[in-house]
Parts: sequence; structure tokens; C-alpha cells
Amino acid sequence: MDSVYEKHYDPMPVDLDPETDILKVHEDISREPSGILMEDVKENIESQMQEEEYMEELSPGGVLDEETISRGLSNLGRSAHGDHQVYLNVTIPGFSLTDVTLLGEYEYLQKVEIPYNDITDLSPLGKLHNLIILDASHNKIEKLLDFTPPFNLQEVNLSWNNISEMANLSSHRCLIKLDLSNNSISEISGLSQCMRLKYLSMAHNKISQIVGLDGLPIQYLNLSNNLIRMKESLENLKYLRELDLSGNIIRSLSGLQSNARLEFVDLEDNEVIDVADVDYLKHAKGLRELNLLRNPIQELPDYRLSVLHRLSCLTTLDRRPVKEDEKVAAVNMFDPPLDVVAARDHIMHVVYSFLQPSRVWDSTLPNVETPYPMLVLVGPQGSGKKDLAMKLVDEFGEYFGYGISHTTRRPRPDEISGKDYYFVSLEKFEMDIKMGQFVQTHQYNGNWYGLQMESIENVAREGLASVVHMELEGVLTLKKTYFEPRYVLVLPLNPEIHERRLHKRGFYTEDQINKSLKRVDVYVKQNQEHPGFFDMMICTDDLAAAYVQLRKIVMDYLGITGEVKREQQALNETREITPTNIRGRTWSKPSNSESQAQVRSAMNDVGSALVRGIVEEESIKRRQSAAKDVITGYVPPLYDQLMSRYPRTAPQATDKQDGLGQPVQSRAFSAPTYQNQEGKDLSEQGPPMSPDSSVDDESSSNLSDLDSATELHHGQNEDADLNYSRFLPTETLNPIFLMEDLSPRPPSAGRSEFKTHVQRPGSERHSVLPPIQPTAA
Ligand SMILES: Nc1ncnc2c1ncn2[C@@H]1O[C@H](COP(=O)(O)OP(=O)(O)OP(=O)(O)O)[C@@H](O)[C@H]1O
Repeated sequence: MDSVYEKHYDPMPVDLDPETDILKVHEDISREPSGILMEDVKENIESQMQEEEYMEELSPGGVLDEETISRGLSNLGRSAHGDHQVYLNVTIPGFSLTDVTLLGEYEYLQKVEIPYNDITDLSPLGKLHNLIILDASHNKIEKLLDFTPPFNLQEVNLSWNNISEMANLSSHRCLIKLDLSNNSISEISGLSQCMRLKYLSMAHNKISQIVGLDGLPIQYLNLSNNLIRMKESLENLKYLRELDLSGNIIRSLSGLQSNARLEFVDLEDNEVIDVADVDYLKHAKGLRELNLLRNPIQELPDYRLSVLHRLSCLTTLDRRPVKEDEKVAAVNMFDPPLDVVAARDHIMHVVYSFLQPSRVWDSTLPNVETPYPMLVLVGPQGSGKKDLAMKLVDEFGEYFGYGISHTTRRPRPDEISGKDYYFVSLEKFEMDIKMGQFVQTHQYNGNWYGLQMESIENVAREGLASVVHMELEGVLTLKKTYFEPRYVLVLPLNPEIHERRLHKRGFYTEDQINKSLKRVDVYVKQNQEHPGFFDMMICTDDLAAAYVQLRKIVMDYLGITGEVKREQQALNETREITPTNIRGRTWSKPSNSESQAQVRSAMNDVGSALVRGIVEEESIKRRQSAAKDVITGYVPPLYDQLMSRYPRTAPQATDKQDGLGQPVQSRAFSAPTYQNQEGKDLSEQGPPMSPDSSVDDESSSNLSDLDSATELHHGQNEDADLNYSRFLPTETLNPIFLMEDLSPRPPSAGRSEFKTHVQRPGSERHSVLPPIQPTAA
């Protein structure tokens, strides 16, 4: 037997030229290909022709005949009554049939597929009592199901026909699926009795209103490519799960708000313009897919995130799967959790302050372990926290100072700028934010509130702990900073008393009062869900009792008894309180029990008032080091600048503060005139870089504040300067000795005489803040 290769191989006709010994191809290359292949082709063509002839013979004139039917029959099975072996299906597509009368004789048929013909009349099918599925799509039918209804007809496909009007289908009660797409129907009607209808497609028609479907159990509705404006409600289509309304002229989605079972909505190519319309789909908790492609809404900024925020359950939007991070981004953009708001607030202030030239603050109290002593009273508006704060400052004036926030709110009649708040304009507030002056900010009732570093420093400079009051959001930001205050939750638990208090003040609108009352729950929730978030809680239903409680907490914590306090008062009356003679009190959390014990023991030692507290000792030590760095032009590595908890990136006051009783003098250029090694006056270049400077370039550090540094140095003679120059950051130094060498702080007028002969350390770099050596109490 010939192999396949041999059978199909048709060698080129070649001759060997005896002279040249070269193979030559035959001149006559146009000869027929091999006989076998030719035969195949011929066979093929013949069979095709035969087929066509045969087809032509079938159902001549478009009249269905036996032969055609017998060829289309399939699925041999039992008749409905079970007494006959019959074919159950017939498929006769594309025979240009016009007359299907003969089909009526096949009464056992359950499925009839006669698409792609020219049928206009389906009445013969009325005899098919067992018919369940009918596909007569792509025909020329003009009337809808105008035949005696088979008892169990469930699925009908009459798409791509010429139906312009719907008929009363009340007799087709078993219909489950009806496809009438691509006809020219202008109104939906006649379906009211089809109480099993689950699937209805009327796409590509001329429908302008979604009516006539009330109460039907439709789950899948396709009305795409019609003329629908969607003014009506689909409220009665309770079971709707998939809705295709693409290619219409829909502007608003109102009407879909009641379809809670929707899972898929296609609104591509419509006129939806407002992202708020998406809210109409909010009740559909199971909505997974939404398509709004080719709608004007797509042009809106942050469109995708905005939709995802409103419909958080979506898994696919505009045919694109929704990613997890998109969902997170959507929430963070449109409804950020309190913590995210606080983180952003914090980042903003850190970045702005970092962009500012840094300064060394004057106060000696803050240190790495207890950055700034601070007591924060937290609670909703009208909880009485401000009254408590003021009273605490009144009574314990030698321990606490009131940390005054800035606000854009208008002052009330009895309020004084610089006492209750610094009342500033919005422009000023924003400018201060940009100048990196704030530690935290928060918007409440349309007004901005914020605590500036300067306010805290003003209190700390007096050797006192700040008492501030704020809303929860402020605390969340504060918790992200290097401050570690004590937080006292001040909460009215009786809503009636709270409401009465708010009404009595007469400042608030009903909305504001309601908001304040509701916010109590936010605080309660925060307290319950984050144990330890607040250090203490005081109920302020009775303000007097609340103060007694707060007072006791404060005195216990500070370790003062009534007697000691009196002693201390007497002591204070007899001596001037300066930052150096106040001992190391703190209201912030010591980082470990040891240092807390040290603080307590130092504080209890009332008799030795001139002995410095540990807090101050450590603070002085660091100031010395920082001051030396400033003088020697040392720039800390970027990491140190960022990570150090010392307030090195504190904002620079470059402007007078509006509303301050005593305007803060500009500190930006307060550095003294000084000279470099060669004796050249550098004052034109500005002062040397502070240890906090965020700028690496020495020449650009012209805004450093050198108050501390100059205070340490000022007034020393040449010897003192030389003496100081010994204490480079590399050397271990007991700051007490250094302080004893220094004369008291001179008036600032003398600063201009300051000169330095200290060598710059060059590449020798050291940590700005040397580790704290444990000091004996
Ligand atoms: N820096 C701040 N950060 C966050 N919240 C602040 C800040 N300063 C003040 N707040 C709070 O903003 C809210 C509104 O301040 P406002 O001064 O208008 O309150 P109030 O009507 O006087 O009520 P209250 O007596 O509770 O302070 C108050 O709860 C207040 O504590």
C-alpha cells in the first residue's frame, strides 16, 4: 500500500542535462497537479453541488415537507404520556420556510427550533400541546404568539422578527423566558398574567417607558437600546437581579432605589451625569457589577473612587475588576476613618514644619522621655472641659498653664483673644499651617481649631505643664506626635443635662446641639474599643463634682497633699519662679516606672527647692549638646532629624501672631552677629544652622533660631568661650559643671557681641542628642 507521503507527493517534472549534469525543471510546469489531489477537489465540489440540489429539493417553495422535518428531528424519547417512542426536538434553521403547517402533525414535539426562515405565521404550533421551547428568531413574524397556547410553553425566542405590538399573553401562563429583542415594539403590555416570567429581553426596540411589568417575578430584564428615560420606578420588580439598560437616554437612576436584589446593572451609553445618582443603588447590597461606561459621569474627577465609595460591594465597575486598594483609597478619600484623618493632619504638619528652618526652643522642661508636660481634657462640645481646664490652671497655677489653641471661630462676647483662644482669620490660620506652626488642627462646625507649638512652648517656657482641651480628632493627631500627654476623657453621661447645658449657653443651633449630643457615643465607643486610649474618665454631669475628681487625680499624680501644696505656695510666694528654680514637674507619661519614681522623689523633696529635677537636668544636658552643635555648625543626619523625638522640627515663628495679647517677636532672624574663623562677619549669610535644621546646605540655614545657644554663651568672657570649646559633642560632659560655669542669662541686647572661635567638626558627625546617662536622683 502507498504511504501517505507517496500518495500525496507530486514530484516536479525534471530532466538531467547529460552535458552539464544539472537537473532541469520541465518547461511545462502548468500541467495539472497529481491525479489524486484533483480527484479530491472534484469530489468535494460535486458533493457540495449535490447538497445544494438536495436542499433545493427540500421544502420547495418554503413549504415545510416531511423530508425536511425528518432530517431535523432529534432526541428520541418518551412522549409526554409515556406511551410512545417519539422524537422530541426538531431543528430546521435557514430553509427559507414560510409555511410550517406540517409541524402541527408532530404533536409530541417539545422543542421546536425554526430560526432563520421567512415564517410569518406560527398558528400551526397551536397543535403542539407538549411544546416547551420555541425558537422562531430571525423570521418575519408580525404577531406575537397568536396561536392556541400549548399548555406548557416556557421559553420563547422571537427576537429579530417584525413584531411591532405586544399581544395579550395571559393564556401563556407558563412562560418563564421571553426574548423579543430586535423587534419594533414601542410599549410593554400583555404580560400581567405571566406570573412565572423570570427572563424578559426586549432590547433593541422602541420602548420609552418601563411599564406593564408590575408584580412580575422577573429576575433578568434586558431593555437595552431603547428610548428609556427612566422616570418611573421599578419598585414592583422585587426579584430583579440583572438589569441591562445600556444604550438608552437615562439621566437619573431614581427608580432603582427599591430593587434590593440587584446584582448586575448595565447602564453603558446613557446620560448619567451626577455621581450622587449612584446612591439610588445603595440598597442593593448584593450589587456586584455596574457598568457606567460612556456616560458623562465618567468625566467627573475621582469618578471611579467616588462610585466605589458609594457602592462598596462592587467587584466589577465598568467591566474592570475592582481592586482592594481601590476600595481602601475610596474610603480614605471620601469618608476617611478618624485615624486616617489624624494621620493626614499629622503628616501635613510634620512636612510643613520640616520645610521650615528649625529652631531650638527656650524651655528647659521637655526631654526625650517626657517631651512636653501636658494634660489634655478631651470631650464633646459642652462637656465642660474648658471650664475645668481654666479652673485647674487657676488653682494649680504653679504647675499648669493654659495651652491656648488658635481658632477661626468668631469670639463670643465674653471671650478674649490670647486668653480663651487666639482668634485668627482663615487666611492667617492657613498661612500658619503652611509655616509649619501647628502640632494639630481640626475642623469642627465649619471652624478650624489648632494647637501651635508656640502655645505649648509659651507654657513650658514658664516651667509649667500645658492644660489643653480638644475634640477626639485632635487627640488622635496628638497621639501621633512626640508629645505624650495625659488624656482625661470629660464626658457628660446624662444627655438631658448635656442638652440643657448647651441650650443654656445660647450659642448653638439645634443642629450643632444634636451633633454634640451624638458625639458622646463616639467618645463612649472610642473608650470601649480602645482601652487605655484615655488615661482617665470623668463624668461631667455635675461640673463641681467633676472638678473635685479632677483635682484629686491631679494632686495624687503630682504627689502633692493639701499641706504640701500650701507649703509650696508659700515657698513660691517668697521666690521668683524661673525656669531654673522650678523643679522637674511633669504631667506627661514618664516612659518607665524608674524615671517616674525619680520624678516623684524629686518633686517630694520640697525642702531642696534649688536642686534641679531630673527632667530639667536631662533637658539642660541636651540643650548644652544642641547648643554646641549649633555653634559648631553640626548638621545631624537626615534620619536623626526625622526620628528624634526632641522637638527639633518645631515650627519657626516668622510672623507676628494675630490676636495675641503680646505679639510674638519674629524669631527667624534673631541670631546674633557672629564671625567665622577668619573673622569674617557672617551675619549677612544669616545665622549658622541649628541642630534641627532640615537643610543640609550650610549656607541655606539662615533662619535658624539660636536663642538657646546664645543664651548659654552670652556674657562669657574669652576664657569662657575657650572653656566651652573644650566640650565638643564627642566629650562626655556633666552639664551641671557646665551650667555652673555659665553666668546667668543676660539680656538679649548683648547677643550681638557673641563671637565663636570653635572649630567646625567637619566630617566628624555625632548624634545630636547623646543618650541620657542615668543620673542619681
Ligand atoms: N486645637 C483643637 N483641636 C481640636 N479640637 C479643639 C481644639 N481646640 C478646641 N477644640 C474643641 O473644638 C470644639 C469647639 O470649640 P468651641 O470653643 O467652639 O467650643 P465651646 O462651644 O466653647 O464648647 P466647650 O466648652 O466644649 O469647649 C470644642 O469641643 C473644643 O474643645
